[in-house]
Amino acid sequence: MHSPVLTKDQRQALKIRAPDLAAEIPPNYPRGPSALVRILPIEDTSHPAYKQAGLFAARPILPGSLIVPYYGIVHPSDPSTSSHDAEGGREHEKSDYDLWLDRDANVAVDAEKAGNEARFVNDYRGASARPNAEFRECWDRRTGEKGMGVFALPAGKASVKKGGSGIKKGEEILVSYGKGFWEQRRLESSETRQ
Ligand SMILES: C[S@@+](CC[C@H](N)C(=O)[O-])C[C@H]1O[C@@H](n2cnc3c(N)ncnc32)[C@H](O)[C@@H]1O
Repeated sequence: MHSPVLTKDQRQALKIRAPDLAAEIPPNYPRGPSALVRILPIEDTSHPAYKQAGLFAARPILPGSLIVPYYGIVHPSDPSTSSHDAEGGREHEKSDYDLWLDRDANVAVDAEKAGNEARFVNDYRGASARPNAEFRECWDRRTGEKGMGVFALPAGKASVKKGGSGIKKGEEILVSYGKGFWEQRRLESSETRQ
């Protein structure tokens, strides 16, 4: 879903496919809940997201394959200018569900208020030794636009070390949010303590 304040240039930028953008959401990708995953409560008391929810594989998932597209509100993300929402606020700035879609064009996708199962993917830190999946930019063949997806880590020597050997049924799907996410988190919590 596009934010109404996305500019014409930003809409145009989303329609340009970089030659190296190989990952795709296929044109026949089914609508509705995915049969590949389940959203489940985290009941393991040692899990850092205990009492929250997480995303789990409902079937074995092949290395490198699309698990679920990442849906959300596609919005401008330049805090100095156009990130204001229709009411004049900055609703996406503090979201824990916001991912870059096109940094050059200042476009991000935020699943905090509108999204699908992908918004329940947790970070691997404290939950597992390594991630088994990743957020990956892709080309959405249904819309002819850039998109974001959760993909199983690809197979391959380096990738197997990182967890890229496919995902077993029942396993939690875990990505890396990146160090930046947690640094920002620490910064915000130290600011609120002061
Ligand atoms: C995109 S949401 C993931 C879904 C979330 N667990 C839920 O039930 O809505 C991101 C939030 O999940 C929590 N989370 C995810 N991975 C975590 C981890 N490894 N350690 C601590 N909290 C985590 C944090 O609260 C974070 O802000």
